[in-house]
Amino acid sequence: MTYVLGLTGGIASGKSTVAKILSENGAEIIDADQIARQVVVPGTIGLKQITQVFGTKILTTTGQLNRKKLGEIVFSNPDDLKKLTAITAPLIRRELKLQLAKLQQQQVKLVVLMIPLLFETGYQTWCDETLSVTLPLKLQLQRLQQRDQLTTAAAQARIATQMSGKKRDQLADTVIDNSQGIGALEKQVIKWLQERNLT
Ligand SMILES: CC(C)(COP(=O)(O)OP(=O)(O)OC[C@H]1O[C@@H](n2cnc3c(N)ncnc32)[C@H](O)[C@@H]1O)[C@@H](O)C(=O)NCCC(=O)NCCS
Ligand SMILES: Nc1ncnc2c1ncn2[C@@H]1O[C@H](COP(=O)(O)OP(=O)(O)OP(=O)(O)O)[C@@H](O)[C@H]1O
Repeated sequence: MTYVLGLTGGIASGKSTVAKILSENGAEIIDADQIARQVVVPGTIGLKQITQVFGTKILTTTGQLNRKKLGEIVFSNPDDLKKLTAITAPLIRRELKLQLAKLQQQQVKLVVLMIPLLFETGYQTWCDETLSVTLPLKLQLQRLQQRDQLTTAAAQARIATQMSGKKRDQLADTVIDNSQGIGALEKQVIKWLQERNLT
């Protein structure tokens, strides 16, 4: 039986860092952000629909999706973000389902569904357990700005489009704190694996 872990957390909370530790310990990772990229490559229905809604201004000169530009638009306008999510969410869901079924068929011990909007989109029903990676807002802002070179206002706007950390942590079965160093994070993840006999 495959154990399905839903891994979530706010933007720049440390989901990918936790996923890397889990992967190094044998887990298979399905990354919704990566799938979100696959479903909008040139030639896909996803990119066609996005262009119909947002115009060709969101394309690069080579016809790829200009993610930076689209990000600037949708993260400063909730209606636009809704329109984008309405296009991408069903495409992501279909691909996630296929990838999960394949890994379950291979009887992989631990599959991690890494999904930023896990609770917002109802994926908890697919999971045996949900885990939220959390950290204080101030630190989240700092790490986000540092990683993505965003102004404070732009970083705040991105955080504001998502569910609050408090609400996410309340909904999750397990919460992992990422306010300390990578070593402390790793310790918690290994403990989580050991407690479930998943190492
Ligand atoms: C707006 C886009 C083009 C910006 O691309 P960019 O490369 O700059 O960011 P990336 O995709 O790596 O996402 C970074 C983080 O932004 C946050 N984020 C992404 N999409 C959303 C969304 N619809 N609502 C709230 N937060 C989001 C997540 O925390 C994510 O981890 C991109 O995020 C996108 O296509 N989003 C829609 C797809 C989606 O809904 N993804 C979430 C999967 S559950
Ligand atoms: N414990 C830590 N100490 C210091 N920096 C960290 C720690 N954990 C993560 N980081 C850094 O914080 C940033 C965000 O981490 P990460 O990319 O794992 O977050 P994420 O939740 O996957 O982000 P996103 O939602 O945008 O996909 C990265 O630059 C990462 O290197």
